[in-house]
Amino acid sequence: MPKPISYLDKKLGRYLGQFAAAPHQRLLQQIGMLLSAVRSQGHSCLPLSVLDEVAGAFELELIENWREQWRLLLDSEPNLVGTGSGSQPLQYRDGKLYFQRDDHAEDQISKRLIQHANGSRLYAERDLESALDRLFQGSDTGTLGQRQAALAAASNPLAMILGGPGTGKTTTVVKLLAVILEQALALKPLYNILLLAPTGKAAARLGQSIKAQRNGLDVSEAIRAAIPSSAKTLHRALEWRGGSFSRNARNPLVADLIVVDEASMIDTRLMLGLVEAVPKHCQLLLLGDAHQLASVEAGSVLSDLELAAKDPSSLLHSGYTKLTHSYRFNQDSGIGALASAINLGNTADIARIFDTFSDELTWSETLDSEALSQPYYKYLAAIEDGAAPEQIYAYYNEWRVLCAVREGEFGLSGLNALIEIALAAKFNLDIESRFYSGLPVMITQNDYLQELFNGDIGLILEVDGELRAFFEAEDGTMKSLLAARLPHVEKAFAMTVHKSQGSEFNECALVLPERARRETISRELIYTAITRAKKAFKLMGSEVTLLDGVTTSTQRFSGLASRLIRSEV
Ligand SMILES: Nc1ncnc2c1ncn2[C@@H]1O[C@H](COP(=O)(O)OP(=O)(O)OP(=O)(O)O)[C@@H](O)[C@H]1O
Repeated sequence: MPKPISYLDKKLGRYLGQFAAAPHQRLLQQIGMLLSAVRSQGHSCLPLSVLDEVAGAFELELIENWREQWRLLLDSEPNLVGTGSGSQPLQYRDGKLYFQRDDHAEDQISKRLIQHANGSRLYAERDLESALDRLFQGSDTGTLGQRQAALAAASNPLAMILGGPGTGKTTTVVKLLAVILEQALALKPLYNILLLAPTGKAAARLGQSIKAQRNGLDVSEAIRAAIPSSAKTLHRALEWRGGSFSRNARNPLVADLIVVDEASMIDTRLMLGLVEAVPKHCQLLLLGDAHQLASVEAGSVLSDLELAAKDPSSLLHSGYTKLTHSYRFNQDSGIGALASAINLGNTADIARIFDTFSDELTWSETLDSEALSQPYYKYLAAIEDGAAPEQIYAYYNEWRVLCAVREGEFGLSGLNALIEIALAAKFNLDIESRFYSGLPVMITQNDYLQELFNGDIGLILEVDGELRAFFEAEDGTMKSLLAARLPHVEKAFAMTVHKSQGSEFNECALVLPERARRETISRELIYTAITRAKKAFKLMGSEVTLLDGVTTSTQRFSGLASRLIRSEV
């Protein structure tokens, strides 16, 4: 379905066009509009090899002979269009057109990562072997892969351990931290490890998993105590001050090793902030699953990095490992089988997988408010019984309804209203009020003073006659504030798949819209939704929408992977 060019994109195109000489104005306007339009869809640049298709998708008729005109424009407008790394508003390199900021960001990210990857190897393999043998016992393929990943990550200044849910990324990292600490603390008394994630929820999960897993390690008490178990959000660690980060190349982070989880959620700007603030001597380890949805903002950083790292000639190659054996979803798991069929775009097997694993997977073509709301009964009953906030929070996290779009009956607001009404028929919920006991809310705007970040989830509970919002802090404890002091929030019985990244639930449902624009439902979105569920998954949506989504794989235009492969130190 064609998408109209927005008012803002048109305005930007016209603005750029006016600076060109008369014969080039129209083309610059058109190309500027299209660049702005693809940028707002998450692309970092516009390859001119696909300009005809992109113009068609936006129903824009390009001027005749645009290729020839473009060549003339490049020759005669050097103040408007640079050839990469310049200060002109547009940069054209390798056949791709960028806004200056995006070109600069890709340039800096690739240069800094390559410089980092080329840093000195910190530990020799032979020094690591005995610790790895002790910590990675077992000769199954999964464990051997994890041992290999730990070895690669310990010996490279820039490393990536990627893999789907339950492949043991966290398990590997806990052991890796122990191995590195054993080496590092033998050389110097203090070694700083920073654990980071893009969202508060993902940071809390990382901290909790590390805390749980470090107890079982065969290491000394001193090493166990030195393994950190609290993680921060990237924004908090980089000290975001409404417009820029206080941590940067002049004021870098204080760390010897930085581990970043859920790296698929990192957009280009955030990655630039991170790489600028990583000190030269510090090891950087990225964890994530590149098959998940790309970041909300522009860029596809993790999949670009993975694409580059897979190339044996790339400097990123030696630090990269992909874990493929899932300990959570084995061959007999419906969620595992469905997720891998979706990943491969294998539409023929989907219906059979739902039939085979009918205890774990259900699919209804119609919206069922009872099925969406009933799993919240336990959570609301716990509130009525006066249970502790931690317990209530745990029940709330057992179930979630996910949606692909924000608007309409099948979108965020429609589903939240549907579930709310169904729950109010069973429980005493004051759903006419802005806040009421039992309402889950999601923060939609960062509030630095109150340390609340976009995507954080709070539960409104009544305490001594006051409505308070309870949040899980990054260290796993609960913190609360008066509901009236909350910044912008939205209801969170249902949430978008984008916002669910970094979270997991025992069970979840994905509601697909009746008819969707192709770019809103993608293979990555469906895969991300399914892999949020640990035990059972419900799909609500038509076969047409599902199959259309599974066959649409989102590829974002970017030049980062090729810059990383070709980059010279
Ligand atoms: N080598 C192994 N042998 C046995 N069990 C393992 C192994 N590695 C991981 N597991 C178990 O598999 C489960 C998932 O591991 P882990 O949490 O490390 O995976 P993950 O990749 O970090 O998952 P997610 O991305 O969902 O957080 C855990 O219960 C863990 O104990």
